[in-house]
Amino acid sequence: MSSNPHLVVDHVSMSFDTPRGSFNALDDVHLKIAKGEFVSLIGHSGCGKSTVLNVVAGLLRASRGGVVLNGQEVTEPGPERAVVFQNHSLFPWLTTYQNVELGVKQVFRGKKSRAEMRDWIEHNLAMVHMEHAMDKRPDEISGGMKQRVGIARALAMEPEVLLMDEPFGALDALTRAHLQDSLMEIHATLGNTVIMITHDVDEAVLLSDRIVMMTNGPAATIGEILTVDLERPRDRIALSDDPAYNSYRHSVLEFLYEKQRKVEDLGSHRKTSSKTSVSSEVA
Ligand SMILES: Nc1ncnc2c1ncn2[C@@H]1O[C@H](COP(=O)(O)OP(=O)(O)OP(=O)(O)O)[C@@H](O)[C@H]1O
Repeated sequence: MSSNPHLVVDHVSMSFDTPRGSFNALDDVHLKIAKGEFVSLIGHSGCGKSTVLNVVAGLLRASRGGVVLNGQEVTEPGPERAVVFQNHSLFPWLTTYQNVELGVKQVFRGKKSRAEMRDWIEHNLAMVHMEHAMDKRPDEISGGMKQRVGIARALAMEPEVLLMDEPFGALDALTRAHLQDSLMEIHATLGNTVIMITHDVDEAVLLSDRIVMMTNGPAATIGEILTVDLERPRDRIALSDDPAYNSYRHSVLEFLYEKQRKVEDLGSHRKTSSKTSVSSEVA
């Protein structure tokens, strides 16, 4: 990993116009990310994580500050910054293969031959273990499989930066664990820079080089940044007994539930307790 930041979230503030006046969502979010780094954004619901990600994706323009990638200001979406959302976003009338092909054509039209494109699409589907379902349509495959295809489509565009907004949030725990492992393998192989929003403390510690913890909004900003210095490849079973892993986990939980405790958490605790007790998810 290079020590030069290739991606800078440069003093980003964001206000939204609402019927009740201007709403100040983000205040001076500043973050430098090195090439190949895996960064998670974590914070309570509504603090502004998606807004940060959308500014990096070029889907939103910051009210103040901006995002600089390799020295160039981000002003619009681009294929070098692929986004994976929580709910896949596959086209239902296209097969798995054709959904990935869409992204590949966008980036490699005129640069790869037909045969090369076919090989590349198959290679990326194989990377997420979906080569067996190339001719299936989204309604013929499970939620986890759809999410795999969404990830394959993003990876097939060879993005320098992979932006993931709660990519595994809608999946059951077992499927989520499989996809986390695949993502760690892919990241080790390709070395893309990843920014991932998660509500899952274990997921953040397992996957990240750094965990960026955001304060509650309005005017949310970065509260603390935790560097996760655990050797890779990481094994979830071995780590569950590792004191360093548990200490990182504890630091994030402490930030979220003591330092950034939300008053309304007290009222909503009963609603969310089954979720939090299973996997330490943030409400
Ligand atoms: N287009 C918009 N207009 C007005 N307010 C907005 C808009 N987009 C986001 N907000 C507000 O900005 C704040 C941050 O929203 P954002 O979606 O970034 O939070 P989040 O941390 O990603 O939330 P969650 O974890 O629930 O997905 C929220 O209070 C939200 O209501």
